[in-house]
Amino acid sequence: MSVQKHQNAGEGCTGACCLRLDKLGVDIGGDSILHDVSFHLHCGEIVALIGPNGAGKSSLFRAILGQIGHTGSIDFQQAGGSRTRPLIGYVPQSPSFDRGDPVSVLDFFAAAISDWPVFLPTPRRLRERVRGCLERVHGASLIDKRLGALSGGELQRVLLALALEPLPHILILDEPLSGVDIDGERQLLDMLDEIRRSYDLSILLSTHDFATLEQFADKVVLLKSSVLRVGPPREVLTSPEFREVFHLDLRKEGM
Ligand SMILES: Nc1ncnc2c1ncn2[C@@H]1O[C@H](COP(=O)(O)OP(=O)(O)OP(=O)(O)O)[C@@H](O)[C@H]1O
Repeated sequence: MSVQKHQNAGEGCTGACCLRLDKLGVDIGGDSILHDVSFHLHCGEIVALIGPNGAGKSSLFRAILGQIGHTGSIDFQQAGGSRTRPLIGYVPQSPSFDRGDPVSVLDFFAAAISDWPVFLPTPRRLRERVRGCLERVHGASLIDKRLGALSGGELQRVLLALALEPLPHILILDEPLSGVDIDGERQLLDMLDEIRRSYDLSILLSTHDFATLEQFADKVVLLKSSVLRVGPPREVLTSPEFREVFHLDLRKEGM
């Protein structure tokens, strides 16, 4: 699938947004989890969603994915102006597999992208398709590994490859950096940058790792039930809202 590129993507809203959230609200069991959540996600942009535990980051993803109901609007506009429902690729928060599980990356992938029965040998054409998907994340060599034997970083790459098939308009990753070591983190961030440049898709991810935000995020959304601050990483990380949410004491830091 080729993704049509927006002409006016970049700072500010020029009317070429991929995804617009306007006054989004989510209630679960009578409790207000999110309210008044508004921000835009542009084509080719990496947006990091940050906030304390329980801020509503995963709930926001679930609302965008259509898994839970919401109030307000989630609007998607393609480069040509059409408003079809976007294709969204999703990488969930660190799923774990039994270390002894005999299922290979090929079996797992083939079952997810085709209806070929897993108990039959995988046809060559399907194997090549899976290899092509894994190549997008430089993971072709993982094809015959057992899922249970993958490292945290390798598993993230396999799940990322799966989320990219078919190529989505928007890629959502729920805490992709948790459980990944420093090298794996660097590789994953480089890969996300390469993916957004190659395919011009928008990436929305949640993270608790603030040290890397300036290196990879175009924009940061600080969430705690509602949006407290949106802006470039440095602006959000030095904002009074950030300090208050994460209980950073200005006096102790001599500022
Ligand atoms: N199915 C549910 N039923 C009841 N409450 C829920 C449900 N899902 C989420 N919540 C509540 O909604 C709030 C937001 O949870 P959510 O998982 O979206 O936060 P989060 O920002 O992703 O947290 P974390 O950083 O810890 O992963 C929490 O108070 C949580 O208990």
